[in-house]
Amino acid sequence: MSNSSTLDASAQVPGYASAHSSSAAELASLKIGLRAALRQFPDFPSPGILFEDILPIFADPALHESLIRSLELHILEAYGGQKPDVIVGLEARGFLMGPSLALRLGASFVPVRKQGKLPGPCVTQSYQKEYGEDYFQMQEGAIKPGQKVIVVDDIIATGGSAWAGGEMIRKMGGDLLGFIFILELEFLKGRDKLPAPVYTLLSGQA
Ligand SMILES: O=P(O)(O)OC[C@H]1O[C@H](OP(=O)(O)OP(=O)(O)O)[C@H](O)[C@@H]1O
Ligand SMILES: Nc1ncnc2[nH]cnc12
Repeated sequence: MSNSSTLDASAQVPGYASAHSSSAAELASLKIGLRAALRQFPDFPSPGILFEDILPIFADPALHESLIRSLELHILEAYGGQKPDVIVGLEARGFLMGPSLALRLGASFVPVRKQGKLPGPCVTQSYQKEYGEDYFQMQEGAIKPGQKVIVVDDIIATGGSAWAGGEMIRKMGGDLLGFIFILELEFLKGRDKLPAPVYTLLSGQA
């Protein structure tokens, strides 16, 4: 498998424990700045929805760097040292961090798009989300059987979008290592729908 490698060689060497705790401290400090940047908009895009806006993170290069570094630190520590072959980003906000995270990790980036946007034969999956029904697509063959895949997006609400992405990856024979989000709307219990470990960087609406 291209790009697959193990990272736990560091576990064999003296000093690993202190390296581990220093990355935990780095992660904790990065999260404080990221959390403070988020904005909320009541009743968008429809009444009753409290919309979480992550765009201020990308407006500030230091916060943008903090975000990508935080996600990289998580991936290097999690998944038993397995590195992903592919980062899959969900349209549209998963495209904001997916490609730069993939580049950091030496992984491929593959998009999941809304129906009708991708050329050529596609895999299609319908899904329900917090405010409606939609269809996602991936190009056939975008994931090779056995490739290790991580799905990224900004927010998990009902979990419908991430579930649909996971389904298409499963149909193509991918090995789902996990799902990563900036924020979780915990009260919607979206993570219960997902078939692989879920990591959210920041705590969200409980
Ligand atoms: O867990 P769920 O209930 O599926 O909701 C989460 C999804 O909803 C939002 O995207 P949206 O579909 O609004 O599209 P956009 O990113 O293109 O604006 C968000 O960026 C996630 O992709
Ligand atoms: N409350 C919310 N804020 C931002 N994006 C969302 N996607 C689904 N629910 C959302």
